[in-house]
Formats: sequence, structure tokens, C-alpha cells
Amino acid sequence: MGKLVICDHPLIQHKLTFIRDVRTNTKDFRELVDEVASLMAYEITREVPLETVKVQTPVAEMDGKILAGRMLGLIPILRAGLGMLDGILKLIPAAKVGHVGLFRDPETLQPVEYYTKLPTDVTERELIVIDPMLATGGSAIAAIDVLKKRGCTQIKMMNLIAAPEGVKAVQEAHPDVDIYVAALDEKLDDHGYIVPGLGDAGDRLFGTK
Ligand SMILES: O=P(O)(O)OC[C@H]1O[C@H](OP(=O)(O)OP(=O)(O)O)[C@H](O)[C@@H]1O
Ligand SMILES: O=c1cc[nH]c(=O)[nH]1
Ligand SMILES: [Mg+2]
Repeated sequence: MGKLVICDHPLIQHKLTFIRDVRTNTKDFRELVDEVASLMAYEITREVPLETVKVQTPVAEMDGKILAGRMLGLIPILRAGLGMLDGILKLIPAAKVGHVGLFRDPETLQPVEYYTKLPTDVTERELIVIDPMLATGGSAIAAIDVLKKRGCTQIKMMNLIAAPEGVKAVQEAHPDVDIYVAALDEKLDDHGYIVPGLGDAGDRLFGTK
């Protein structure tokens, strides 16, 4: 079973409260999501491998550490996943980015795939699938399915807010995938929205409602 990690750093929890607040405008919402994504990147990359390189400081030569080789791939689920992308890229600029386009049919709540573009070396990378919301889990499961069909094996999931139903569904469908969230909320409502959640992440990021 994949682990569920709740990133409960005080800075993340503080910013998440303003992200949730219905009064937060689009500009502030986008900036806060970007900042929390950076802070979560710090947590999710805690175990990435390092290699030793010689570095000459102004005083002496020493063994320094750098991230090992070709490594990370970021997979935002369009659209809302894009809101977390730049915050992670700021910390890991060498990561490559693959896009998976999915939207959730409002009636059936089933994910509909409309776009996929992955880096050519995607199977060699450790991948982080990014999406602010893990609700029923249908979109996350479909995105991970896309990656596994292409031969990817090292996959983690990063969400701002998850519902228990979505965590359970992803853990059952993809028990090898660890999930990192800023908060685990109470439940889903009758329309598949996370309660208390933050509303529709895509609409709040891009001002579409
Ligand atoms: O866990 P699920 O029940 O699948 O729901 C979560 C999905 O719903 C939202 O996307 P949405 O369909 O609203 O698309 P958008 O990002 O284009 O707004 C969200 O960003 C997730 O991708
Ligand atoms: O609460 C939810 C559920 C799915 N998608 C969202 O944007 N918000
Ligand atoms: Mg949406």
C-alpha cells in the first residue's frame, strides 16, 4: 500500500487556509497555490538520490552533493495541475514536464482524457503527478494509468487537498504510488466536491467562474 504523507508544515497550513477562503481573489489564489507547491516540493523530494562532486570553495576543495543525474519528471493534470507547476519548477528547474489533459464529466464524475504529451525519456524518470484536488480519485487513477501504459514505474502523487474516498481509490488502484497532500479533508458532497475543500480549483486559478 502506498503511503499517505500529510505535509503539515506551519507555512503550508497557514497558506492553505487563505487558499480555501472564498474571499481570496484569483491573483492571490494563484500566488498562494504556487507557494504551497514549492513548499510541498521540498517535502516530496526529501528522498531523491544525491551524487558527490568536487567543489572548490574560496577556501578549500570539498565533496559537495548535487541531485543525481537525469531524474525528475513533473506531470500536471490539466488544467488545475498547471497552478502548481511553476512553484515546483522554481526549486527543480532541471525537471522535465509532461502534460496529461483530463476533465471530470460533471454528470458521471468520470475522467475524460483529451491530451497527453510526455518527455521522450519519461520512463527513466521519477515522476510526480500534480493536481490540487484528489476528489473521487478518478482523474488521478486515469493519469497514472496513462503513465504506466507508457512504461513508467516510479510515480508519486502531489495534491493540495484530498478526500478520504480519493486516497482510498488511488491506493487500491495503484498501491505502489505514494500520495503527498497538504490536507486530508472530511468527505465528498453529492456533486463530488471535497468538503470543506476550496471549491473548483481550475475555476479559482483561472477565473473561469
Ligand atoms: O478526483 P476526481 O473526482 O477525478 O476530481 C479531481 C479532478 O477534478 C478537477 O479537475 P476538473 O475536472 O475540474 O478539470 P479542470 O482542471 O480543467 O478544471 C481537479 O483538478 C482534478 O483533476
Ligand atoms: O472539490 C473539488 C473536486 C474536484 N475538483 C475540484 O476542483 N474541486
Ligand atoms: Mg475544474
